[in-house]
Amino acid sequence: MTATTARVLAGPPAAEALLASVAARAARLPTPPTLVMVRLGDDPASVSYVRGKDRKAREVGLRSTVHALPAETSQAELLALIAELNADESVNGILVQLPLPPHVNEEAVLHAIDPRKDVDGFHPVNVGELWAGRPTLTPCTPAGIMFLLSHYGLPVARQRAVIVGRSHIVGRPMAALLLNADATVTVAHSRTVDLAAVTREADLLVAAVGRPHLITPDMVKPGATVIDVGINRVLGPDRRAHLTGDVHPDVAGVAGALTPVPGGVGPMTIAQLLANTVTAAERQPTR
Ligand SMILES: NC(=O)C1=CN([C@@H]2O[C@H](COP(=O)(O)OP(=O)(O)OC[C@H]3O[C@@H](n4cnc5c(N)ncnc54)[C@H](OP(=O)(O)O)[C@@H]3O)[C@@H](O)[C@H]2O)C=CC1
Ligand SMILES: Nc1nc(=O)c2c([nH]1)NC[C@@H]1CN(c3ccc(C(=O)N[C@@H](CCC(=O)O)C(=O)O)cc3)C=[N+]21
Repeated sequence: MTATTARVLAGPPAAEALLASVAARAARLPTPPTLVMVRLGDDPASVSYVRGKDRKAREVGLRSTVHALPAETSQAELLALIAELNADESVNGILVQLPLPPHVNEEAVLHAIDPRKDVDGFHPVNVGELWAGRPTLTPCTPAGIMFLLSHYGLPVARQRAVIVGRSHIVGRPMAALLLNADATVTVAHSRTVDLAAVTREADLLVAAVGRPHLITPDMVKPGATVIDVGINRVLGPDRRAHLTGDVHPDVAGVAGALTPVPGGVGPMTIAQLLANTVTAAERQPTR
């Protein structure tokens, strides 16, 4: 018996390729593109993600500032800071790290960011442009996945794509990007009937759920490309916390190609955020 094993779609080499073009584009601008990140409270995952983005930004020649505000910061105070950043011509990109504490209305905050500085692509104007087939600033995780697919030469046009998850930050924009790239797209979610029958149809399967190992080998068409977006913190047999995806490791025996967790989609998300910051800077008038 010959057990096959899926090609590993490593994130870091694809992210480095994207970052090289980010650095080259940044160097052509009269002033370094400037990213401002805002986070409330000190959730360890948020602290570590923002730190990672800040470090990479500097590595590729961007300016980056982090506003670390107390968890008790009021919505009015946060909106006042966003208004200031919107008006500041030296700021090209604004990112407010999610999730926000319960007393802050996420929608109100995301709607307040100037769409031209919305490097997350979460503002309704940018969401609308994406679904109209005129993408401007597009959400970092799905846009990073599109870059990864093209970096590894994997086809999208004419492919049957299934996305599991319909969040505003991953599932929905992923569907729009794949549709714009001529895939035939299905979006599954927690109310989908017979999820396995749906996912087995996929040439390209994207799992963005947040449930460890939800996608098992019986749910995958042999040879399919599987993109694992999930980042789940679980206790290992050694009782230490480690990261695992939404895709069961045995899927490697069925899939044609598979992204690892960690070291798959995560690094693409960060690289794409910096690409969006440069795009925003290129489109903004210089003083
Ligand atoms: N690598 C990266 O860069 C990033 C990773 N992530 C990770 O990706 C995962 C998803 O994140 P996010 O999209 O924000 O999560 P959300 O919790 O916002 O969305 C999860 C989606 O999964 C669906 N779902 C839940 N359970 C099931 C189930 N049993 N069967 C089918 N669908 C189900 C939900 O359905 P319904 O809508 O019906 O509730 C929902 O649409 C998380 O692990 C997160 O940490 C997120 C962002 C970036
Ligand atoms: N406004 C906003 N924009 C976001 O893009 C955003 C957000 N809020 N809130 C949270 C999610 C999650 N997210 C990740 C970024 C990098 C990794 C990443 O680098 N992951 C590494 C591992 C990191 C680790 O070890 O914890 C990897 O997968 O290899 C993961 C997840 C961005 N998000």
